[in-house]
Amino acid sequence: MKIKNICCIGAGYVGGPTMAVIAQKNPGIKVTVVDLNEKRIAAWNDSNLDNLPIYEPGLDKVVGEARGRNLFFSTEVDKAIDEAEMIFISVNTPTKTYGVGKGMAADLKYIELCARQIARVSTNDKIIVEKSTLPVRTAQAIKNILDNTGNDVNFQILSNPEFLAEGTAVEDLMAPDRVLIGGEQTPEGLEAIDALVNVYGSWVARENIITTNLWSSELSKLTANAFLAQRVSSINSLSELCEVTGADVNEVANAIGKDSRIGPKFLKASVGFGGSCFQKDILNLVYIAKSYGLDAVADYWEQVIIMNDHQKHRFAKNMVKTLYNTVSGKKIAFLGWAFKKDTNDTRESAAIYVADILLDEQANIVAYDPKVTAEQMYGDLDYLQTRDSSSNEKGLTVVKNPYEALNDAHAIAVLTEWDEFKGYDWQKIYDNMQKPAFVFDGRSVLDKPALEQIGFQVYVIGQ
Ligand SMILES: NC(=O)c1ccc[n+]([C@@H]2O[C@H](COP(=O)([O-])OP(=O)(O)OC[C@H]3O[C@@H](n4cnc5c(N)ncnc54)[C@H](O)[C@@H]3O)[C@@H](O)[C@H]2O)c1
Ligand SMILES: O=c1ccn([C@@H]2O[C@H](COP(=O)(O)OP(=O)(O)O[C@H]3O[C@H](CO)[C@@H](O)[C@H](O)[C@H]3O)[C@@H](O)[C@H]2O)c(=O)[nH]1
Repeated sequence: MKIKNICCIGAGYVGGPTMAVIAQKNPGIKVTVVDLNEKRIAAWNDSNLDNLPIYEPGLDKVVGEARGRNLFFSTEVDKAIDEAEMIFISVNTPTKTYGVGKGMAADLKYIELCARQIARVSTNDKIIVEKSTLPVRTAQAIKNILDNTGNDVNFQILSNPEFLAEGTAVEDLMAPDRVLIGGEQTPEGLEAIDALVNVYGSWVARENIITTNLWSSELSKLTANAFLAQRVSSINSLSELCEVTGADVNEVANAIGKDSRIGPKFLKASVGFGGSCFQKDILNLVYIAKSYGLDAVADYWEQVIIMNDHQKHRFAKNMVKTLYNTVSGKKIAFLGWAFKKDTNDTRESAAIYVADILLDEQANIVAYDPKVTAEQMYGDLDYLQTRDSSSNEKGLTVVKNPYEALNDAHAIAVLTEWDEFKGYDWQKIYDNMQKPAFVFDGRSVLDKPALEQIGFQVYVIGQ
């Protein structure tokens, strides 16, 4: 089956870039990305490509090429659903904040709303593709909703989890390690799988497209994130041991990473992993294991989150301890707020939690991030509900020039590994800081010996 018309519900970090690449690589397929959020859709349609709602290197070029040709962004959800033969669901699936499973389970209300809307609007057979990250067996729930509408439309459900990482989304989409497609192992299911294989086949080699049953595909996504996050927590746990023993975590990571069975990637010790996925997906995995009574499995994976929380706290507490046990009234410069470089996304960023602890200690934080807005930073702190908005505004100042943050500061905390930090005039920064001038490098990006040579007192995670 050759697909001619695709709709994607959800124009976020996944829906936007993924559909832009699918459209660019398949000029013969009309791709419409829809969202309820009018502001987001307007930004996707902005004639100035610098104003796209998501910052990803290379995304402006892809959108610029396909938009208006065969890629469209719209708020007309019903129309796009009706016209499409294949519908990707790419809406958010955050951790539940209420009721049963609060703080652990994935909140599937947006998924269910999409399924009900598709069921209501559809007049011809469709392939529904789960692009969002979902608990294993969600396809069954979607199928139940779709099959009970009484309008004789046939739906095939596929699971096609997305593995892109933010900051490298376009690169990851252009050359994925693999594309995973799960579907029912029936003739109709296999035909639907084949239709989606053809969409990716325009640019992904067939041997890199893995096809499985639905449940393996759904569970593989949670498993991949759990394994990746586990590596970060593993190296972070050892960073603490390095600090007390004189070992250097970067040297340890390099030494073990040379073992081809371990490999070098995802062994960078840090102030803690952030992002919208790792914590949410592991909590979801823990919840699923618990719901099947598999407590040992649940406890095993929960430890990855416990270690990550420990790392963020330990970093902030170490700052306070080093600054003579008080940061009250002291200016602390934050370099970086995003959860990693090359993205404007701040979801679950370690910077938010470090700031929260330091604000409790009455620090005056002045933050600079090349891509994150002040509005976003205040929103992140308010979301924690630790204190009221006016207290957050009093404790945190956001600046557009890094030197404004650094001048007169007692200490600097590096919380995102933006490349530009390396090229700053560190002698000038030192000259304009309070003495002793402390640097807490939570990303191991700065040149420690050079900074020490200037006169800084430098703390680096795991050294
Ligand atoms: N962000 C990532 O790097 C990443 C990578 C892989 C997988 N995922 C998964 O992909 C999914 C989406 O993540 P995201 O980061 O793109 O989320 P997001 O919040 O950036 O985007 C989701 C969009 O869906 C829209 N939406 C919600 N309900 C809707 C409805 N009923 N109709 C129309 N639009 C609706 C929202 O307005 C929002 O714009 C999640 O399940 C996530 O776990 C994310
Ligand atoms: O060695 C490392 C690698 C990563 N991190 C941190 O881990 C977090 C997550 O980084 P990364 O995985 O690169 O970004 P995400 O965009 O969250 O991507 C992850 O989550 C996505 C959403 O599910 C998946 O699609 C991707 O495959 C998976 O890498 C960030 O805070 C990083 O700074 C480290 O601290 N050390």
